[in-house]
Amino acid sequence: MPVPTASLPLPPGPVGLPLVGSALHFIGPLSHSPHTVLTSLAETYGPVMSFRPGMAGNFVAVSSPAAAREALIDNDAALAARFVPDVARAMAHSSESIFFLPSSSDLWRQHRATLAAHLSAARSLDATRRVRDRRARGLAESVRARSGGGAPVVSGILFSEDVADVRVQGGQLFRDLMVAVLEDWTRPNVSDAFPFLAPMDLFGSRRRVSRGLTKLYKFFEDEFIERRLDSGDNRGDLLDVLLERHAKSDLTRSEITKFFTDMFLATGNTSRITVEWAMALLLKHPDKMKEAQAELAASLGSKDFVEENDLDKLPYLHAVVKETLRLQPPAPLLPRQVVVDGMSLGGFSVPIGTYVLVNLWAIGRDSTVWPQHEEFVPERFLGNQAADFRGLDFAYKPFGAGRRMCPGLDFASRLVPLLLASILHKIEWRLPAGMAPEDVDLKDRYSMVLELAKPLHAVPMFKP
Ligand code: HEM
Repeated sequence: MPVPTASLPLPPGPVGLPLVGSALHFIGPLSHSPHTVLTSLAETYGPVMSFRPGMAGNFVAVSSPAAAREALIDNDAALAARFVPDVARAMAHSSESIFFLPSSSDLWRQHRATLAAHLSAARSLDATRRVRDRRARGLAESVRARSGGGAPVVSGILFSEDVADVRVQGGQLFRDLMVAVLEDWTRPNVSDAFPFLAPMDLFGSRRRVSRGLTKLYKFFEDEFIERRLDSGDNRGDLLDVLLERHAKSDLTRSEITKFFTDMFLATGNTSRITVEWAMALLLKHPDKMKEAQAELAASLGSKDFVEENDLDKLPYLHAVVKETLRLQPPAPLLPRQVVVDGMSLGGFSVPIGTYVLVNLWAIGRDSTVWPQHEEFVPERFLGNQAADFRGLDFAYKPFGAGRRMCPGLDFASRLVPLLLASILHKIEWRLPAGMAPEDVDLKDRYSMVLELAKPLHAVPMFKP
């Protein structure tokens, strides 16, 4: 018989100071490392731990595979909402955003259905294969064109427009707008720790994000929606699908614009950063780089460019991507909010309104589950069916789980290995003069995704 949650204790956690709660754990140099702070606190307080950063409300961090399964599957419906940062309220963005709408909302369900049909259905994925192949080829050509000279590159060769499922015109303006919005979006904000200060917007973040979003929305309207409508083209991509729904009055223009803003702000960046992390880890481990490139050479022979239908022949490359996502999941903390009374987790009561953070970073490095947990060992994923993205193993969930699981999983699990392969095939990467593999800096920094703290540099040498 289930124990009534009212009789269960609250999860243990650090004793907070008056007013600031446990906010001091997360300030200064640690403000971009909440995943590591929560991982070390969990060592003291256990895999279901509560804390209160400032006056933002009660939070519970979840850091074990068993507790993650209980949160994401058993309590999937109870955890329907997300934490909404103050900047996401700029231009009422969060009220029409797939990321921030509760999973009970109609618009959220419609967006999810569109993405499932477009990004997961085998027929759609096959139809967009040529687009991904073209993109990968374009990337390989641009890296090869930089062979041997100029500034060392890796960070910056990909931008989110390369990895979302649509192309935009006007590259540089678009990039500048995105960078400006992201800068404020990802900066720690006093309005989140002390919501009663939010109306004053003391750091000015919401005002700046409003200005940035206004320009971004206009950009999408003019360069993207209007252009497509004027051209009369039907490419069958996401934009066309959404415009068809707009024509049937199922979707407003504002909802379309916000949808694409989300796609570019967050989703493209997850794929981009995974490729960058894989490169950083391979440059730090030249033996693994050699292995991945040898597999490419053996499988592709003299073929100039990798295509998606080559990927089946590249198990080691897939293992590199999987191991990268274990060590550096782009979304290390899954933020949810309890929307019902009476929820329990790990034998503790978790009251309505509590924010729950599932710490994928901690789970991916759990030494009780993963041998050599801090080491980069792609081999662990060779022939290991259990560690599948959709599998039952909650020690490995880089795309999340439950009804809010990443809808881009199938798309990204094709695109990321393809992009990585395209910059490894026939290209030797050299570290800048004077730099040894052990000097590659793997420090991370959590903003919207888990970024490399410092840009990664290496020089590509094309080997025809
Ligand atoms: C390596 C690439 C990617 C990784 C690791 C990743 C990971 C994730 C994770 C962990 C979540 C949160 C899931 C949860 O809360 O349980 C998420 C959400 C989401 N992802 Fe991805 N993602 C990637 C690429 C993409 C791509 C390419 C797209 C679309 C083109 C996409 C679209 C989304 C959307 C729309 C959500 C929000 C879903 C919702 O709240 O209902 N992602 N992703």
